[in-house]
Amino acid sequence: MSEDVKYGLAGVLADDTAVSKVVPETNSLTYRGYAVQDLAVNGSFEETAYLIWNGELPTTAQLEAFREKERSERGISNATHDMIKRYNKNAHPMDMVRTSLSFAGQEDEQANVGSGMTAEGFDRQGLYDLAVRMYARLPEMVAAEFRHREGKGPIDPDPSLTWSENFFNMCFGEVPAPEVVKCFDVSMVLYAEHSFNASTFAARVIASTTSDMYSAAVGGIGALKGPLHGGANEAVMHMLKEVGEPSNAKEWMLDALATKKKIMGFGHRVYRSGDSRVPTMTDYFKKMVEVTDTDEAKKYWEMSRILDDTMVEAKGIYPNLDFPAGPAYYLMGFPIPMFTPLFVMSRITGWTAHVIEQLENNKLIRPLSAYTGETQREFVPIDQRG
Ligand SMILES: CC(=O)SCCNC(=O)CCNC(=O)[C@H](O)C(C)(C)COP(=O)(O)OP(=O)(O)OC[C@H]1O[C@@H](n2cnc3c(N)ncnc32)[C@H](O)[C@@H]1OP(=O)(O)O
Ligand SMILES: O=C([O-])CC(=O)C(=O)O
Repeated sequence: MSEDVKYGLAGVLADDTAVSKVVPETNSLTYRGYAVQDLAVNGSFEETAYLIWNGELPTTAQLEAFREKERSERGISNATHDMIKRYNKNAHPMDMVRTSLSFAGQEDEQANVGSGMTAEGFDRQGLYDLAVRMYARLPEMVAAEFRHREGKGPIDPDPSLTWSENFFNMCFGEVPAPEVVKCFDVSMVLYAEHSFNASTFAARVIASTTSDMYSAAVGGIGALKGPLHGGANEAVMHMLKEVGEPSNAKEWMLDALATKKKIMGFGHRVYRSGDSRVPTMTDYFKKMVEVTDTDEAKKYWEMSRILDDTMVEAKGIYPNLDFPAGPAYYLMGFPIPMFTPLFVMSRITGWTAHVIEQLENNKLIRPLSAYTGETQREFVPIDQRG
């Protein structure tokens, strides 16, 4: 270990950003200056996506035009559908969506626009168009992959439906109650952006070589998959299933802590006394429990309260957004391995906004490392090595 190294880049200021601000001291998170809780409860994911890319909330006319643009970009190619039909049904859905987005990138003749790989160089409008295209098409990829795993054919996007409604319809062939759609939409707002988290930083590193936006987003998907990051929303649900009953919850947590287990859905690199998004998502998880109104749903709610209280009391470590989001998605009817792809559908907004920001004022990201290997030595010909 070297004293000069900031392991995991913890505490390192790597660049400027105007997209979002995380203030751990006050547990606050703003997107372009607006509190994320206000956007989630009083706004919509469509307005939030517009805000993240354009820097301002839309007027009614601007939102209408933005919705039109998104709806006109819906529709993945027949070649993508054919490829999805050939996916291994046992593959993780994150591997599927990573492959589908990468495939879409090689089909898209505009894929290299704006990054610096074309003669025009930085092109904000071109990059924005690509970002909206990915936001419009990722839900269809995720839904078609889900239906493929279920042995069912895809459902076409419906231009009369909002982004969130359309996603439910493409998955299940119907739009659920407005309370369920709202809960999902809230989760999309909360997941959209979070400064220099690992997947966004990965996307920015890729963009900094002036590679294309699809490559940056595919890299983001790879980074998000891990359970230390986005994959935790799935791990939380597996944990709740393992705990099984509220009466087991306290003992399960204390045993897990005694054996130094990492508890999924708890802890955060930046927040030390709670994640700004958790109270809002917990309220909506509770609403899902009320809407579902089953013993199973109530059981997950009770267990999650006990696990949260026990962890905070025993370790002073608080839940992160994945803790309430995982069970909320479960109650919406999504299978567990689909939870992180849902995160992708939202975070595409943040990743692409950061790619645009990176490229607008680009400096290749290339840090240094402290070498800890062998000192320089003589090459020994192979017949003399013993
Ligand atoms: C949307 C998101 O991506 S949010 C993050 C989702 N990820 C998770 O929920 C996975 C579980 N959590 C974790 O693994 C970590 O808290 C991370 C990766 C999120 C943050 O990690 P870091 O900032 O590197 O913190 P680090 O792992 O050093 O933790 C500091 C201390 O708290 C403990 N700790 C932190 N999180 C947890 C946890 N979830 N369970 C048990 N102990 C924990 C560590 O063991 C460490 O203790 P020590 O000082 O006695 O060794
Ligand atoms: O900021 C982080 O490190 C992880 C996180 O919460 C996110 O990406 O939403």
